[in-house]
Amino acid sequence: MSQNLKSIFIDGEAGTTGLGIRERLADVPEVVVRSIDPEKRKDPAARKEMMAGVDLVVLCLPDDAAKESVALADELGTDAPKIVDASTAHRVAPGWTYGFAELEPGFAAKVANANRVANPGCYPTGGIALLRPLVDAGLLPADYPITVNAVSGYSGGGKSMIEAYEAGTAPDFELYGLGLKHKHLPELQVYSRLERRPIFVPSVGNFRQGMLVSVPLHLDTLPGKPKPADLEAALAERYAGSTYVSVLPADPSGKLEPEALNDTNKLELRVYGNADLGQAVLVARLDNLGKGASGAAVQNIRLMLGLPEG
Ligand SMILES: NC(=O)C1=CN([C@@H]2O[C@H](COP(=O)(O)OP(=O)(O)OC[C@H]3O[C@@H](n4cnc5c(N)ncnc54)[C@H](OP(=O)(O)O)[C@@H]3O)[C@@H](O)[C@H]2O)C=CC1
Ligand SMILES: CC(=O)N[C@@H](CCC(=O)OP(=O)(O)O)C(=O)O
Repeated sequence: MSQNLKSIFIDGEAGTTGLGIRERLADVPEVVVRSIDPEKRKDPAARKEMMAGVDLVVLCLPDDAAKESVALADELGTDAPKIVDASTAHRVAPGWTYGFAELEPGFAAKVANANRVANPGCYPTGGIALLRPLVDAGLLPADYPITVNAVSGYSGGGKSMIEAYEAGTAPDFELYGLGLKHKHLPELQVYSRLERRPIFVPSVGNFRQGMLVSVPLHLDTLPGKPKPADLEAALAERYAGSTYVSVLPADPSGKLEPEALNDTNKLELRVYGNADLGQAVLVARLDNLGKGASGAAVQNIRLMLGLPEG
């Protein structure tokens, strides 16, 4: 068995995402994680040497450092390992495969065959999962003016935001990204197949992890004036048989909290609506550190290394 183990180097192992991936990989018996001497973790020569000796490297770094790591891997030519990049650097870049296995039918096979996979952002994971099937089904025109609202736990902001919340110096709740240029907009637009740039309003609250992403819709402005049940049926058809994505009935309480899926790789989708009023709100719930980050990364790693689903 041991000679068949796949080896992985997590570049940025001590960060929020890196630690999450490391913890999840501890439950994957087919892999061994090779760690760099902590004092050399930012030394390009030491990182390149680590990359040369493994099957796959996971980049859990700020964007600039992730680009530097890819350049180091490029120098290895045909000896370069497969790469999963958790940063924003390559999500809409040519030559990279977007690591959302549920993006469209057959997409898991594309991830499995890719050498370079960009792990999705947490908010786009929820937004794309809701929007892409409706665009593909013709229920949402590609040029429809979409607004995406979302709330995340503070771990989404990495070490510095975690420190600020845990020191009690951050507000209990705030909107941000109000310059309308959040870094997740390009991937949200491209992989939802929207022709018009969506408006995206993220927010962060005083809870560690968990996320809700919601999209309000005026159904009378859509072609064929669909009912909420039509939207739910299109989502259910897309994700039938999916291990991690489920389409659930709207909660009759009309409420939904963000933390129920913490420490899982699950993504739940619901359509709240009122057919008489012609209005609906699509809602995705996920763990920003799970299906929104480390969980998705490990799902991609399993696919790329030919390992069974977790
Ligand atoms: N937090 C989240 O929910 C998610 C984050 N991401 C992405 O993952 C990446 C990492 O984010 P996150 O884990 O939150 O960030 P953190 O700030 O928690 O961790 C970043 C890690 O990278 C290390 N690092 C920084 N520069 C270098 C370098 N030049 N070479 C080697 N190591 C370096 C840091 O070390 P040190 O602290 O010593 O400087 C730290 O350990 C980002 O691109 C982020 O966008 C993706 C999905 C979700
Ligand atoms: C609360 C918070 O600050 N969240 C982060 C996104 C975290 C995430 O998943 O984005 P990446 O994968 O692109 O890092 C933000 O809005 O920048």
